[in-house]
Amino acid sequence: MKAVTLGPAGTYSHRAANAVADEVSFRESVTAIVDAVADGEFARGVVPIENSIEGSVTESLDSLADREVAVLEEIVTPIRHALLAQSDSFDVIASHSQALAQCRTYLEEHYPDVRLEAVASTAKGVEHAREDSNVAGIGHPLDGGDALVVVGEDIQDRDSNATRFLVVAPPGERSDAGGKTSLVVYPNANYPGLLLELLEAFAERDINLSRIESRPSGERLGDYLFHIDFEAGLYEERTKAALEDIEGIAANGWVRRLGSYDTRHVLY
Ligand SMILES: O=C(O)C(=O)Cc1ccccc1
Repeated sequence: MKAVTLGPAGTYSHRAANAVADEVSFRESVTAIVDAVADGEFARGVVPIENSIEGSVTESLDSLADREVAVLEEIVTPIRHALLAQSDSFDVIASHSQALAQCRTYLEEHYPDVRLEAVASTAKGVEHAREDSNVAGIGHPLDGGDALVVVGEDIQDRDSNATRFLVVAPPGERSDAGGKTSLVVYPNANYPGLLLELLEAFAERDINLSRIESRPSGERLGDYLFHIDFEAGLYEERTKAALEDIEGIAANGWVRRLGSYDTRHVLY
């Protein structure tokens, strides 16, 4: 099975992708990963979607709303960051924006004068550190290999730091089976109680929402679409009934069923 994920090799996404595929290729953005899967280039894609400290990876949410893919599984992994460099002297720390944000307190306390540089992934920052003694990277402790030393370990601001990744596939593989379901709903409407009506469709059937997030639709200021995750499968009668209501509310817009799936916990 061929999967595509955020590269270069050594990212947290790569480690998650190893759990679902024996051959992993890389792209330098989440959008490029979702595009490659939607276009049928790869059977699987693995994208980071949400972190327990920093929240959503908005680029992932937006590409799931823009392109037709199915979600087959979610992978939850703990994230423990290390600061990796050629020595303990450097002027720049390069990493993924989420990693920099997850280590904000540590960085302010220990490196107040060092310049922070957001790059495409943690492994990209570590690659810079390998090439340039003036640069440190933040990433998985094993990503430095023999070339770099671990200058700081477990530098994330909270001990409990976990990231959710989604495993995506071409739309024909969407499943109705699984304990969780993800939808994207674009009501294309704006009236008092709209969101309440959306929520009532689930509450009335005793379906627990695990997440709801609004994103700008891109159509006009103040116009939103909603990413909704809930704890029931599309195969269930109560889900079918809720979806009928949701589709009625979004009659002028659209509802995308990303699919039903289960959660896998991966440690590495
Ligand atoms: O850059 C990476 O390694 C990624 O896979 C994205 C990411 C960044 C920070 C925490 C979890 C995932």
